[in-house]
Amino acid sequence: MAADDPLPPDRPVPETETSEGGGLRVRDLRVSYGPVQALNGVSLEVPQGSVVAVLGSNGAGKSTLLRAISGTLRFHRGSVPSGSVEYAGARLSGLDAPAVVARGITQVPEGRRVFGRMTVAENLRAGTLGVRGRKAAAAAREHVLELFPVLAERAGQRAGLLSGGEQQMLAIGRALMARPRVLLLDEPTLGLAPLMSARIADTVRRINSEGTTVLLVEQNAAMALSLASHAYVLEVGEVVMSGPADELAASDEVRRRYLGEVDEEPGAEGSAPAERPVLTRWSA
Ligand SMILES: Nc1ncnc2c1ncn2[C@@H]1O[C@H](COP(=O)(O)OP(=O)(O)OP(=O)(O)O)[C@@H](O)[C@H]1O
Repeated sequence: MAADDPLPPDRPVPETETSEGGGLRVRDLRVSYGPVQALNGVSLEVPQGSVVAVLGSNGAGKSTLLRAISGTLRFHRGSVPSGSVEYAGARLSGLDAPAVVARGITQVPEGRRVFGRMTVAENLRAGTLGVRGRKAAAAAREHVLELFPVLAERAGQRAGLLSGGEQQMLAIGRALMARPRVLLLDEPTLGLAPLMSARIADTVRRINSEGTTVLLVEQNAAMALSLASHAYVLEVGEVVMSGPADELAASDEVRRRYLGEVDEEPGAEGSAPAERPVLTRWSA
């Protein structure tokens, strides 16, 4: 993180954390909702300072993965029969959501869940619960309003009256009020117009350039792969592919299944045989 970063992490580092352990690590994670097994042995790594994307179609288990990391699984009656989640070498598994936020990991849930009857300012204030010190909260607020000036303009307005894009900005802004080291983003561009999606993508880039690690779940695979350094593809609760984002973006299967590209007719005149990159298992 740059020395002049406006939002340096200032929370005390637990003794169990070391810089060597860096980043988020999920190992062989299984998650069930009663009889439904949603994740079946998922492992992934999100190095500190990176953007990592998780792709996959509906029901693949992407939101479940984020819930298991953020400690919110219990709100959905989910359980973790086995596997672990660690951040900076310290175990997160078993912690509740406020304890995970206190470790520096905050989730922006799918569907822009802002408090619709509360004002924009009140929503942002809700994001500082658990942040110690008025100065820290004021610095976080200043940073969020600089990222999203429209939230300053609409500070007194009810959040429910904002446009979809503005609500997404508010949801991200509220999460940033907790001054996270790791931001978990669940489908931030879902239902947004292309221009607004591009703005959200720019914001993710900026947040990351300021030192925040990002784990991004997206159905917009093209956008996610343009932002991420590495990506994982989930299918029915399992990682079926992983690798550097540019290699995944070039792979036939990802192009066909997630980027909506159609293969050329084999042997069509003038077409060269497509090269199939080898995707290596990635380990940070
Ligand atoms: N609260 C729940 N109770 C029971 N089953 C659930 C619950 N939440 C998710 N599931 C199931 O777990 C599996 C994974 O769902 P999940 O929402 O994690 O997938 P996803 O990849 O995020 O999909 P989407 O993009 O549609 O949200 C699916 O089979 C889903 O039906």
